[in-house]
Amino acid sequence: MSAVLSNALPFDRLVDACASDWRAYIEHPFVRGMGDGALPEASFRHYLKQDYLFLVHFARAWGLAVYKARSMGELRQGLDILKAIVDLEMGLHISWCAEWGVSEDDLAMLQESRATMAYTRYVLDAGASGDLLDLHVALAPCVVGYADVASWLLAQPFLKRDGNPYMRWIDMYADAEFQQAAQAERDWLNARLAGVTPERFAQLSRIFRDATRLEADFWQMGLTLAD
Ligand SMILES: Cc1ncc(CN)c(N)n1
Repeated sequence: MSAVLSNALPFDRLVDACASDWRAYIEHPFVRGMGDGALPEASFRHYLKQDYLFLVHFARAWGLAVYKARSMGELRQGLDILKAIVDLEMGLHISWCAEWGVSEDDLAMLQESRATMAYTRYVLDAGASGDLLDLHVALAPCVVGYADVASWLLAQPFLKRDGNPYMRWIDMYADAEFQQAAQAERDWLNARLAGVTPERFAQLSRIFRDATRLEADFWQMGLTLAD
């Protein structure tokens, strides 16, 4: 490992260990299509619908974090995030779907795509068979990744602001509240990963890489309308 890598913060080392997969996720053609506004609306609608199912399992994963908690602080952290997903994020998502012509009845009858199933069940299994750190590492591409996607898009010369139907999506994840939540997760991971052995770090790197690749598959599912 290079001196630069070994001096980096642990979360950055997780990213560096799967740099090409992380880039493929953050800079995916689906993401670029949101940035320049050229993403077909059918792809975004398909993504939005599957993301509703994703959020259901994402909430379950934070429920699992509550179960895996070993202290009051961890218990409260899991509970607060679970409540924010159920009370705020899912409600917002439902009203957003309505604006895109997808009703709550449509959402209730949705068939889960294979990409949604693979990603969400992977995260839940990583948490169920491991400890709280395994679960957080499996969730990190989701929590931190969308903040990075939004920041990356805002820095791109091809970003189209006016008349871009996806600008609201980008602004939502670029928003200070979401960026702060992502930073809090980075900080938590940096603190927890600081003390792990190289063997444990390698094990966690594999989980992080798998979850990153499954996030990229989720974009691809939206792009290709895969079921
Ligand atoms: C697939 C996916 N990954 C991440 C996020 C951000 N919570 C999301 N809504 N959907």
